[in-house]
Amino acid sequence: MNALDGLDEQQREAVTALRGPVCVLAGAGTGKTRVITRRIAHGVDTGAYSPGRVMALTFTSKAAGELRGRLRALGVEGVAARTFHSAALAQLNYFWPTLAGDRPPRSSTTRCVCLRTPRTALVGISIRRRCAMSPRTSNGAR
Ligand SMILES: Nc1ncnc2c1ncn2[C@@H]1O[C@H](COP(=O)(O)OP(=O)(O)OP(=O)(O)O)[C@@H](O)[C@H]1O
Repeated sequence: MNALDGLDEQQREAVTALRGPVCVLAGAGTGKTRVITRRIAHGVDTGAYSPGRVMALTFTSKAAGELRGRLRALGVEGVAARTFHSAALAQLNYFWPTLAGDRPPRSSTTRCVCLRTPRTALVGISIRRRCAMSPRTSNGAR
């Protein structure tokens, strides 16, 4: 299936805007997921996007699964589709040894830190280490 098939005029406009940020404000069930997945598929099809450099983020595991399923149905392989928290945790685990010099804490202790964006979480790590705070949170609360 072509990534542009079955799109209305506004969806098509968003899907074909491959460069730069696009903000889609639309209600529940109006086709936002369709736009996101088709935009990724169109970008990959046209060579504008390299799949390994695309990440689709959403709030819930269910929505992340929906993104993965739809991308697969569109024949798109290699694009990461995750929740914000899962992506942040992956980055935390990846960068932790370099920035903190030891192994990442267990997931039960990283959970609080990872409720923030990756950038903020990494800032949280360095603050925590400087202040020798409890690993339970990055803001010092116990
Ligand atoms: N242009 C379209 N033509 C026909 N069906 C469409 C179109 N756009 C979306 N749909 C259908 O409408 C339904 C909702 O679409 P989609 O899941 O993409 O919306 P959403 O805004 O992401 O929903 P939610 O807010 O629940 O996450 C799906 O079944 C989708 O296939």
